[in-house]
Amino acid sequence: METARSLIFHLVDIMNAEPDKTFNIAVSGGSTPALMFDLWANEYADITPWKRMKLYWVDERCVPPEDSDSNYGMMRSLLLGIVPIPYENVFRIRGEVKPAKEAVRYSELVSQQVPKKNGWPEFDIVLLGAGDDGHTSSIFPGQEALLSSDQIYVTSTHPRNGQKRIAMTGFPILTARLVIFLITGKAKAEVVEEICHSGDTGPAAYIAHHAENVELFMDAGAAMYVRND
Ligand SMILES: O=C1O[C@H](COP(=O)(O)O)[C@@H](O)[C@H](O)[C@H]1O
Repeated sequence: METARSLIFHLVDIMNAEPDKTFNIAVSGGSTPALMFDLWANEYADITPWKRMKLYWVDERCVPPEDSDSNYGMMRSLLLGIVPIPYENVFRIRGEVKPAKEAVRYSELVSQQVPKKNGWPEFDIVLLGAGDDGHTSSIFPGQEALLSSDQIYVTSTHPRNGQKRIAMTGFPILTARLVIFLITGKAKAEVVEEICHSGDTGPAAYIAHHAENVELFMDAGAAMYVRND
């Protein structure tokens, strides 16, 4: 809870530091940010400049928004349906349509909406999670080739359950002004250990090591193997 709270304050501070700017922010899904979205809607809606936020997704599971697996659906029910963010500032990935077509459509949309740096969209903030297998976005260990794709979004497949995904690739993540990982719980301690102390052992570690500007928000459980050396 305190990790989520700190991250909300941090995001609000970042936006307050540039009061005339609208921020292009790409968010992740999964279970970790759910607590943060809930807290944001219930305790910090009043201090947040919603009208200066444009929201995009890092990745989506290829299911309709009503499905409990939908990253957009989760954020809509916990946050977006409650706070006064303009409808036209929310750019969801359509998990219910053909994945390959949607990856192309969403890449074009992002390409038009987000200013470019070195030919890639430069998000102001990319908020990432990490799976206990070391995946980030929806790029799983063994799918590292997707990190160097020349597309902004690609389709991927969950290696255990075969679920189709749409995933932001490596270059747009690495190009972001700020990449923030939110990682909580002991189950993620080994992934955090790899991020902090190993080589590029998986997609999350690769991004953490190569992004221009990276921050890690972790709780004590996730940070249990982090050393000060
Ligand atoms: O499947 C996904 O997994 C990661 C991590 O999710 P979590 O449930 O372990 O917090 C997430 O970052 C990604 O957006 C999501 O689609």
